[in-house]
Amino acid sequence: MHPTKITFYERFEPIILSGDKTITIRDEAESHYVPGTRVAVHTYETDRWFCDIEIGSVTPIQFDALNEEHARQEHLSLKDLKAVIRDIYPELDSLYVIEYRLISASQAG
Ligand SMILES: CC(=O)Nc1ccn([C@H]2C[C@H](O)[C@@H](CO)O2)c(=O)n1
Repeated sequence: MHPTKITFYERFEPIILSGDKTITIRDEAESHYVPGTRVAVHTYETDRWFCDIEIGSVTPIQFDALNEEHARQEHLSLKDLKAVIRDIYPELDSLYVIEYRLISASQAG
């Protein structure tokens, strides 16, 4: 069964809902999303649903290969993106870029 839920840190909710953040970078454990499927997005902190996304693609990437295009898709500077990734995954070099598009959001979001 493919995964149908993903969590994001609450601080990223506004930028996800704006449609400006179109990728997330995760470890192997969270790499099993299937392109074309709908996934419910919840906050990591309180498990509150705030939107649904459709998965576009899942692509392996090495930390050192992260570039300005990934940063643009994350709506961060490359320096900040690398810092966020290193904060979440301190020792991990093998990562996955999950591309998505917003398909529906909560009224309150
Ligand atoms: C539990 C967990 O790992 N949750 C995550 C992981 C990543 N993100 C965000 C942070 C960055 O914008 C990208 C890159 O990983 O995805 C997150 O919100 N929650």
